[in-house]
Amino acid sequence: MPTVVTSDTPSPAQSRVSRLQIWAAFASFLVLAPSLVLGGYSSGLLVQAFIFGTVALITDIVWGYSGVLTFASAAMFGIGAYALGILFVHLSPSLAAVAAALAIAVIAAGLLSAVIGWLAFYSRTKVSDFYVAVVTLGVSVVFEQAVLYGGATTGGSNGLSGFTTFSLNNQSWYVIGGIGLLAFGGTALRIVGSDFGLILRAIRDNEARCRYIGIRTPLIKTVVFSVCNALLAAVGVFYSLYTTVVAPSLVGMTLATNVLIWVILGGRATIIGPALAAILVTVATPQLTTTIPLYWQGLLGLTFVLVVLFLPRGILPAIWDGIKSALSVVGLNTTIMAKANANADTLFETRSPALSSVAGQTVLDVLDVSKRFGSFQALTNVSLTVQRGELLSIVGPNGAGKTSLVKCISDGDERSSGSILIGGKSIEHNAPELITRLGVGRKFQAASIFETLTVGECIKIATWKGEVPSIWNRHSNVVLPRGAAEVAETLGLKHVWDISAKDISHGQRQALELAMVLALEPSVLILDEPTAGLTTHERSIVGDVLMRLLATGQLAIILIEHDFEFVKRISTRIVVLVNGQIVANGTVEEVSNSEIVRDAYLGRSHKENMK
Ligand SMILES: Nc1ncnc2c1ncn2[C@@H]1O[C@H](COP(=O)(O)OP(=O)(O)OP(=O)(O)O)[C@@H](O)[C@H]1O
Repeated sequence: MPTVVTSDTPSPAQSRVSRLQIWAAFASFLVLAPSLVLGGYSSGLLVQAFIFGTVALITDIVWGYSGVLTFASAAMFGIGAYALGILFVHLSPSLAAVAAALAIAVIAAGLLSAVIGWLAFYSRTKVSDFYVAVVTLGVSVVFEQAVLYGGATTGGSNGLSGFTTFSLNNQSWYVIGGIGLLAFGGTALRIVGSDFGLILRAIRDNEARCRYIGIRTPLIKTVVFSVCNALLAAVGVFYSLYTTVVAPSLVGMTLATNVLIWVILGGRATIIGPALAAILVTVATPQLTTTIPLYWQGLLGLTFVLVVLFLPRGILPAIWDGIKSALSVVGLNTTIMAKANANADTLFETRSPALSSVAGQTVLDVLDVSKRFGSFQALTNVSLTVQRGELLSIVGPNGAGKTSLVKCISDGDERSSGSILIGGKSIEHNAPELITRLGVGRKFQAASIFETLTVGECIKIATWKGEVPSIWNRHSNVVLPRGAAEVAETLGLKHVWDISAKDISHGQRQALELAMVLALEPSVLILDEPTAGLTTHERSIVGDVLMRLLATGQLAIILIEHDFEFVKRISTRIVVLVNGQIVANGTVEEVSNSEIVRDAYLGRSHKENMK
């Protein structure tokens, strides 16, 4: 029977909706009301500012939230701007031409981005992080050159200008631009605040951990990159429609770097910050160009350097932090404290395991696996079989190949030869996220968690087991399988549920990663030194939890551990690896008394002491 925890207070999702409505009304007023009083010039300048604000906030989703550093925003924007310009100049200005420009721009930018994303994010080499930055830089340069030397089609260095557009006054364009900014901003805030937004932040924080909880990060990054770039192209169409000017200088490296500067100045991963920074810089530029023509670019550069050095999270987060500190000084920040305390008791539901007990069933076959690093042989023809209900400890001296072996089990690209079956299915050369979905859960030697997420969010993401959650709503309830719930309760995670994972203790970090891996309900649980750095008391709790998990017969545990006493206490079988080969495989008693193990694992000095 699940233990359902309820609360009479409105759910965070409900209070978030009403807060959002208030903010939406306030933002709409702030953006749209000035159209009643502003003159033509100011309205016109603000339309451009709104457009660049939209460009900045879309780029913030790609870079700030998903962690993909892109220099291609300007080029994608330019694809839209030029598509409209070319159709209007060479065909005719009409609604049909706008629709055609939108379709061409969105499809071209989306497809180009999908190809870049596919090449970069699906690459199994370790260069992919740099790859996107370099490739998008290249795309930006190539696009600028292409329109520069595009002849009559693109208008060369002069670009295309002065073409006929719809006859609206600046106030009307202002309202359209303002509504566009609000729509993009509101949608972006809703998405990054949703459960899917959590996934984006998790990918930015620690992509490897995401993959090891089953999240298909290459797919998600490719889709986000492509959709955002397609939207940038659509914004470019609107820009061209309004200004009736497109030129190489607009869509080149200057805009590409300016966008990144706006994002950094305003604050990465805030949406509002980059948009505000873009609006303020765009509005201030004509004035500063007139009053201090020689210095204003330098002033902007200096501001940028100072922000990077002293406010690395950006100006808006710094202001927000300042307000929060001021409120807590005068004792007004009590809602936040109350929320943290309230949540300590109303966190998650616990449910029984999804599977019925099948102890004794083989869940892992390692067949003749070898691993080479160049000419160095780290593993040689390792074979072993593990059943549900078993706790197999892999022990051996440093460099014996223990971590290499568990890497081979959890990542299909790691082994040089041999095969591995999980529940009878070959892992082939699959990526970790697919192997996780076969039932492998891996805890790393150094706790691998999501630093900027709270403890509760880290665990919640793991419970989704790689499925893509809602991109619109955030659900506050977390349903944990019994093992993960037990770790959360016995190792004190409940008390730090709303605390950022970067601020918890070493022991809590280890416990958090363990709870995350258990939330996956793995059939093969790999633990690489799970008790490293834990106190004796914490070790004992972890040992008890593991033994209770084992007793359910649901899973097999593979443990790498240097603490031999801990190993002896909880193992059902021990495998000893030396120089990448299995030298012993038996019960705790058999292995502990084996001469070869004392020699190889405990060392000759130990043997001599025993005499
Ligand atoms: N990327 C790599 N390139 C080259 N050699 C490597 C690499 N990774 C591991 N090795 C080598 O492979 C051997 C096995 O390493 P592995 O990390 O699997 O050992 P281990 O038994 O887990 O050691 P420890 O107990 O110290 O963690 C070691 O000699 C190590 O130096």
